[in-house]
Amino acid sequence: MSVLDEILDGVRADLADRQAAVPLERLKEQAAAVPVPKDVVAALRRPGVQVVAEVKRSSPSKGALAAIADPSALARDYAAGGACLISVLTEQRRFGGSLADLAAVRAAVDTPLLRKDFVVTSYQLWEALVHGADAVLLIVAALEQSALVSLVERAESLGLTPLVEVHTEEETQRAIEAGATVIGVNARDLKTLRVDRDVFTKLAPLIPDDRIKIAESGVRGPHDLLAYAGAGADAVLVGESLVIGGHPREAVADLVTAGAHPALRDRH
Ligand SMILES: O=C(O)c1ccccc1NCC(=O)[C@H](O)[C@H](O)COP(=O)(O)O
Repeated sequence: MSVLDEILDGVRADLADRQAAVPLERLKEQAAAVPVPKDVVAALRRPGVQVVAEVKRSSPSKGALAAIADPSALARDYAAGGACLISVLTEQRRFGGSLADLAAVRAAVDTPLLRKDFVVTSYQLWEALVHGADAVLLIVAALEQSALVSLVERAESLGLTPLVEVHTEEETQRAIEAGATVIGVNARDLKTLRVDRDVFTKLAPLIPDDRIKIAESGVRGPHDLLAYAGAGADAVLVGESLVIGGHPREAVADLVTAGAHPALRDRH
């Protein structure tokens, strides 16, 4: 069984527990009281290469990365450093995240938030909304095309911005056909878990210029942001190097400064 399939099995089991505890109708009632999600597309379209900073405790590839006792404190650092979007992993078994993390970060910062999880059903979109997300990750490899299309449409109808993640040419085509405005190319192979930054270089030219291109994974510092920028990235999504480095605000600020170089600000 692939790593992705293993993760999805756990996600479905945990989802069944939450659905039993909180019926969809109850979530919908709660959603009526939350503010309209923020405009993530506008945040990502600011001049220069934008930084999406991730709250990431552990991962299948590396195991434990950082304890992150207070995700809101980390998120405040990310916001102070200039992140345009904060990604909060909510998958529990392999990434050590939770919806409580998402809600805590929502209460701490005004920066738009991405719920980073393995979404397989619209119930998780309602959860994202209720816990303060403005965007949701949809992984093409985890979804049949009809489910992808329907989740993109449902997310948008709720005001959530779908970030549609791809790893291959075929998945890129599927994301485009599903109508995704924001497409993330993840350099981490979901079978081997190895990071190959050239995957972005290969797939970015296939994505039309009216879509936002996010380079995900493997950013160790400004030099990697600049390399992804050279290959056409509008934004980079960074987790590990921010949580293990010990200075998240400064690390984000260094990336933001690199992404704001005049040559990058004026390129569109
Ligand atoms: O990080 C993993 O090991 C992983 C394994 C399987 C599926 C997804 C995985 N990561 C999710 C991500 O997309 C990354 O957390 C994100 O792109 C940040 O990457 P990095 O900066 O390399 O931590």
